Amino acid sequence: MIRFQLVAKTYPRSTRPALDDVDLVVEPGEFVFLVGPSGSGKSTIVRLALREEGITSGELEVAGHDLRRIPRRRIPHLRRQVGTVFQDFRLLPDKTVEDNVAYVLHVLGTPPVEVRKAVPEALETVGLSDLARRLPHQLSGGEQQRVAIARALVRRPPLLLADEPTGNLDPDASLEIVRLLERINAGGTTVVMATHDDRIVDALRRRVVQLDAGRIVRDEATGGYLRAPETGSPCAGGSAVAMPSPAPVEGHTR
Ligand SMILES: Nc1ncnc2c1ncn2[C@@H]1O[C@H](COP(=O)(O)OP(=O)(O)OP(=O)(O)O)[C@@H](O)[C@H]1O
Repeated sequence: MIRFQLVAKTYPRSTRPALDDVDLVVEPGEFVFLVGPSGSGKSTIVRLALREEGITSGELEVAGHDLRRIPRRRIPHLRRQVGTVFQDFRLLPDKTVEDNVAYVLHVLGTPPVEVRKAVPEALETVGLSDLARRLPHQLSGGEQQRVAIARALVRRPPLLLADEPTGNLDPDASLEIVRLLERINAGGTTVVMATHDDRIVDALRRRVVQLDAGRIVRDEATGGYLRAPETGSPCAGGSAVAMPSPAPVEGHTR
């Protein structure tokens, strides 16, 4: 689904690479946390995968597209296959919940009959059917993020990239969001989530890819947020939160 091969990225007018020799393969159906200190390169991985930025060297393939050679006119096609969720929700403030979710379908010229089916399904998936007529400012932060997730899913992308999706949420709302992402993943969608949220990473015990200064320094199948370098044991600060196994989300299996 995602294949970084010896990828380096140096931003214009920057002296040090934001990513250096990154080798990362994410298989279809995986759930992967990207962790690491601020500035370690997590968002750069997301931006490169969306072809918002080009790589400086190496090879990068996302959802079957070779991003080193992708023609400009194919980039919208790539982005339609990749749902995105960000810390700041990025909702249209003057549109209702359902119109926020429908908007992208309208822009793509989706027939109205399909929009009328897809939007309620996406809202049902995120548990917001009852709030479809509200405006974003009438929702809690967690609810706004669920709208953003519904919007990301409404085109049924095989891959979901979430960059700090819980960064603006309190711990309970954060856990709800990540449980939702787990259920979406259990339905077959590949999920990559960049996060600082040690509590969630420690609770879920999913694959953890840790970056430091643009390099991958750890890639563990079922890791916690951080490990002390000398001992290899988990650092203090991660809490054990019981997390039930997710039930798959209907309709998002492929
Ligand atoms: N547009 C840009 N131009 C120049 N340098 C950039 C640009 N964007 C990011 N960088 C640099 O690239 C490095 C990686 O940044 P990136 O945003 O990927 O880190 P991050 O791990 O996502 O950080 P955070 O957790 O704070 O969001 C940092 O040194 C940052 O200053």
